[in-house]
Amino acid sequence: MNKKWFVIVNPTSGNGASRKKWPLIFNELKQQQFNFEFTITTHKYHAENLVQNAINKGFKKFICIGGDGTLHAIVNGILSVNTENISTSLNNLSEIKIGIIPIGTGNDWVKTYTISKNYKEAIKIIKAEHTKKQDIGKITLIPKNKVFYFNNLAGIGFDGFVVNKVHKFKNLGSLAYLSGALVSLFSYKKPLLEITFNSKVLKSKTLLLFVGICKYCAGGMQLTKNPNPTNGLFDITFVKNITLFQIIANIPGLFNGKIIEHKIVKNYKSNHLKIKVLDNQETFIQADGELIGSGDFIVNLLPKALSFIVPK
Ligand SMILES: Nc1ncnc2c1ncn2[C@@H]1O[C@H](COP(=O)(O)OP(=O)(O)OP(=O)(O)O)[C@@H](O)[C@H]1O
Repeated sequence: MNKKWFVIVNPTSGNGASRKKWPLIFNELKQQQFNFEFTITTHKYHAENLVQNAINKGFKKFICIGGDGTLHAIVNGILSVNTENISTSLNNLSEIKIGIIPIGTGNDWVKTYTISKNYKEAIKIIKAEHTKKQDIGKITLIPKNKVFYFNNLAGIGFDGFVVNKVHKFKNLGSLAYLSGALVSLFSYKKPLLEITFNSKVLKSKTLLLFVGICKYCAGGMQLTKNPNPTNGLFDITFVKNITLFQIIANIPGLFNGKIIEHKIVKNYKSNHLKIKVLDNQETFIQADGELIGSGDFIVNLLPKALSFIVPK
């Protein structure tokens, strides 16, 4: 078994902040006595292959240096591994430990666990190796049967459309998502969706549907009611429509969670959903802030499927 850490650095995350901070982080890891190998990613989703190769070599401990997209790629890399080929010292993928040094734009997943954005503090947390097993979402795109996993939140509709636009606003940091949302409201056309869960069917023009595991998304917004990352249920938010005026009037509510109490927002809990697009509107599905596809899909919850290193 390999006791070393495998460190993955996305040099583009946080608008290039990872690239700048990496030499400092490298020194701090040495200072805090970490035994590690590292790779700097060279392209999108590179982290997935890196993780899989590392697991095949026997690595069981990973450090993610990047934002939510980098963590998403690592999660997808681990859960897509062919368990028949991996070393015998690993009985279950949830034995793998994932630590994160958050250097992204939104850094939304770490907010649920209050992992510090100060890299020295984040490294101390990783050093303590206190883990928490967390639920993971599994999205299967129909009809391609393509699978994606998410550890924070997935959404269809307006927010996928916004994610598509956000890269233009990344230099605005955490306000990037809000800026993207305001600009997108003018051009977004709502698809007619059939959303099935708990033997309930919602058939409606839909502005957005969130399927949440953790609490924050889109640069610190709280758009799910009371998600619990370990209770085996998604926290679902459904919004038929919202006007530009309502968004602007509720901007504080987007960040402090009060928006969820608004009458336009419906909240549900389930561990399985099926989403069908009934018209020809293009749909956008985002998972952890990454655009993953469009069209019909199902979402299943994998209870406590991965172990993350979090503060005690
Ligand atoms: N070398 C690379 N070149 C270009 N893109 C990369 C590279 N390595 C990783 N990526 C991709 O960069 C994207 C952005 O990374 P990430 O989400 O971690 O940072 P961010 O967008 O700044 O932060 P956040 O998601 O927290 O807002 C991800 O889709 C990731 O797969």
